Amino acid sequence: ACSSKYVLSALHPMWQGPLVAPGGNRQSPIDIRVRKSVFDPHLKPLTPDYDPRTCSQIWNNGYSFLVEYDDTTDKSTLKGGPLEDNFRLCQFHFHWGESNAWGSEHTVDRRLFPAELHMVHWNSDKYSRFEEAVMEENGLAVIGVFLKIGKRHEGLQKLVDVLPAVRHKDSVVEFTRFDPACLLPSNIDDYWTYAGSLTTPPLTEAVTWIIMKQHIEVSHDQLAVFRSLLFTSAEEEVQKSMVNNFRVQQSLQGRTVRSSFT
Ligand SMILES: COc1cccc(CN2CCc3cc(OS(N)(=O)=O)c(OC)cc3C2)c1
Ligand SMILES: [Zn+2]
Repeated sequence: ACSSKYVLSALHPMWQGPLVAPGGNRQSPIDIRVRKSVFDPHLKPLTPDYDPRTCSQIWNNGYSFLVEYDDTTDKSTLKGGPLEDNFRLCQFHFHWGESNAWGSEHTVDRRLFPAELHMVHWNSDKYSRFEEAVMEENGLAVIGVFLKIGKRHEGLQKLVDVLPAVRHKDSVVEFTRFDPACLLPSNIDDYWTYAGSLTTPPLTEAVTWIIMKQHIEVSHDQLAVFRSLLFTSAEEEVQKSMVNNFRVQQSLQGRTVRSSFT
């Protein structure tokens, strides 16, 4: 798995923490200006190949809840798209708002979504573990999917049902046989891609971002359960609702956002 609770808890609360990484010129998230994105005909279709049996646990790391995958073998992988190498899925998580009016980290022509899914992968052709890849340029690939409020997402419900068990920071529960592919939109051929960073500590500029054009739908009630989570651990006197766990947007600084579609 690719978690390291000691690294992150030392930096809490990050939302008041580093707004821009020192010397960062490829920080995330950003606003995707559709008309400024450049169609790249060489971008290939994305080929995720996930094995639900590698799903291991879900935990509240004090910023979001992470669904972690066993990344000790090449069982759940991502290839193609803008990627030259093979990448291994290590975890997925979400960012959301306190209201349905905002919550996503990326925006499309300033349009905000109530939430955003991130599927985090690391380059297993070049590195032997996540901790190594996280410090390297293009060591990581993160798929971003926007969430909209609409019909209930049947695949997501298994995850929603277990969230009360990880209500407090640092709580962990076993979570198995979850196929992350069920959270991808039906069309994964249309995406934007750009060179960026993690949006939570260590904020390293290691990420090839792949943002899906098509969103997925979840119900209002499903998203409400996300908001029942807490930033704080069970011992803390003042409990803080886990909402608005998104980073402020960063400047593009001359970067080009490519699109796989016209
Ligand atoms: C050297 O720093 C680390 C080494 C190993 C694991 C970690 C934990 N970290 C990895 C990256 C990451 C990235 C996360 O968000 S994001 N938007 O993909 O940057 C995140 O959101 C809750 C959590 C984590 C967990 C940090
Ligand atoms: Zn994220």
